[in-house]
Amino acid sequence: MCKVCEDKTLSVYQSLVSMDDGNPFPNLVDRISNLLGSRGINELSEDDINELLNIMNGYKSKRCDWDRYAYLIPGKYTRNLVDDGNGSYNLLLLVWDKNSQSPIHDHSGSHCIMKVLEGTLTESRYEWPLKDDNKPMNLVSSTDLSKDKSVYIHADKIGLHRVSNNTDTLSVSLHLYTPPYQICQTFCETSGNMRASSKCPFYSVKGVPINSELEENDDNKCTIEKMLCKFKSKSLTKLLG
Ligand SMILES: N[C@@H](CS(=O)O)C(=O)O
Ligand SMILES: [Fe+2]
Repeated sequence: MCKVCEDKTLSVYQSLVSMDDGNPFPNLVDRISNLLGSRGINELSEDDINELLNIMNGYKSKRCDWDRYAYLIPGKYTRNLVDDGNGSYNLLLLVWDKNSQSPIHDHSGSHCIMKVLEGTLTESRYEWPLKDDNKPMNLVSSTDLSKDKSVYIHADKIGLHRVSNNTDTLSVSLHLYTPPYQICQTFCETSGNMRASSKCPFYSVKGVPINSELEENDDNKCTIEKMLCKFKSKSLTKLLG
């Protein structure tokens, strides 16, 4: 195919993709991929971080855009992989049951941008504890993040943190980690002692459950309120006939 035809085909394809149900979520994923996919995973300038924040802030969350990734396990939070950026980042959708929280943790040196997609989450930051100090950890800040708010976190430079859903309904957030990490350190709030190096598991990958806790229970798919969503998605296949 000649270059002109190739460009035309690409632009028709892109307009079909963008027409596909008007779902801007794939567009958000593509923009992140375009920005991070081609660079060394440790190189993130201040401009890159601002650009990523702009991308995240530019997306206005609608449940029907992303609910196929959203799995809930009662009493805890789940980590659902949306995109692995070919190894340069992880984009994760986290579903927080009411009154659930993460342990105080680091991010193994990775950058993190987090956006609330639904509900309200509280992000609390703590000072790094002194070794063998055995004192309660110092809380530096605690911020309530409502729907569509984004925040940049470098847990290791800024301090340690935890995220809590202190509400009586579930909350959902989108987390971008670059470089991706599989293990983090967790800390005991009352003694400041490092508890453990914890594995950070995925519960589903690209909408498919991979964790036995999910497989055992079909009711976990948090699409129960899907019917409330006005915009039913049309797949590209349907659109193309
Ligand atoms: N960093 C946590 C979520 S949050 O509490 O920031 C995780 O990836 O599981
Ligand atoms: Fe975190």
